[in-house]
Amino acid sequence: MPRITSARVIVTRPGRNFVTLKIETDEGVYGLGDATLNGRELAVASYLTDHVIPCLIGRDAHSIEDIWQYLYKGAYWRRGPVTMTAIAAVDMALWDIKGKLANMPVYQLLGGAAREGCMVYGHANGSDISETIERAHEYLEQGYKAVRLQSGVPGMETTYGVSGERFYYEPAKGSLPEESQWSTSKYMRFVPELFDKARDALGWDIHLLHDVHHRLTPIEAGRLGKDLEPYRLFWLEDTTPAENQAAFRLIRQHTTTPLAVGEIFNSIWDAKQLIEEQLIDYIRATVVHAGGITHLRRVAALADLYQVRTGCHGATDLSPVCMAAALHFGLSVPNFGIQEYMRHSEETDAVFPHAYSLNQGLMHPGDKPGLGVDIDEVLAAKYEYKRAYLPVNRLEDGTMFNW
Ligand SMILES: O=C(O)C(=O)C[C@H](O)[C@H](O)CO
Ligand SMILES: [Mg+2]
Repeated sequence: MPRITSARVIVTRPGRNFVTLKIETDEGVYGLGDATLNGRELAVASYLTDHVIPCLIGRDAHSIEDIWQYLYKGAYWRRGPVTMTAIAAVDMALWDIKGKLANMPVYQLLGGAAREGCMVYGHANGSDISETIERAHEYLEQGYKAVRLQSGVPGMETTYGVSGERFYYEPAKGSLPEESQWSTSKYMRFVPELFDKARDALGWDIHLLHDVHHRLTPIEAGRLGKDLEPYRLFWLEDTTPAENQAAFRLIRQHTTTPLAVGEIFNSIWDAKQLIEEQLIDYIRATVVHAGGITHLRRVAALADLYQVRTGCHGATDLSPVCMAAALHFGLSVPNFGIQEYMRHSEETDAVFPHAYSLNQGLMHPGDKPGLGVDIDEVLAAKYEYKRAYLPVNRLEDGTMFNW
């Protein structure tokens, strides 16, 4: 039995902050887990170092399920993003260890490949419609089968998802939260025009997606979904905050545009009603924030009963370790839908060498034993942590709103 001999948290900032858990065993094999919670990184680092790691030493690294239950039930305080991210990091690292000891990539341990690769979507964003479409063309040329479109909205100074960066969007920047402004009416008038022009320019062979980022009320979401129906979106994401799962009944009654929700979910309980009442089409919970591969498989199994497919979150704040875990999960799960892929910077990729690859819009986790990601600790040590907050959002009259 491989015993856990030590575990430690590595915090590094190769372009952006990442928290990584490294678990070592007496068999000389180690595993890595992503523990990054954007804007609240050190809370998870402390949760792991101060409260979880002491309980891991001496345990059988093969007992993934038992350790998961021990950390979840044993904390007494269940769920929540900090707890579930910490548990996820342990879970990923243990799957990594199990794969290395079995000399198999993790997807083989999860049942084997259920498809050739995981379809991913890239991010096309621009300050206006023509720039957004131009960038979408670049994805098409690279063989992507799906692309998310976000464009600057006339009359609004900043818009969620739009940045100067060509291929990724990095919202966690400020040493204090930056303030942005929001106008529902300007946004609602504009989005159908974006997709109208996009379909004209890009045709119908590419899947188009859009993220509302929690900014509408249910009835506004129903209206937007209806207005976008002619453009046949792959999905419309996070139309309204999802604490109230029943609110999606109202949206569902008004539109056939497919709905995706769940990047901020951290357990099956956040999605239970949405899935069981078939109020959504894609569940976006991901490995790092939703309790690891072990818990996400449970979410996917429930979703499969109701024809809800997976569409895991994959922005740059999810480290390459999480990206690899998501791909092993996605390759093996029966109801895979799509995976978000906002590529990392070169600095990030250098700190986290990885086996996953992209080919013609499909990603594969690679066949290295375990997750197939490593960390260059010498390089990681050169990048010091710097506090970085996500923005906050206000309505034009100053009212605090959802970002
Ligand atoms: O990628 C997405 O769909 C997002 O909404 C990105 C989030 O804003 C980001 O990951 C927050 O940390
Ligand atoms: Mg999103």
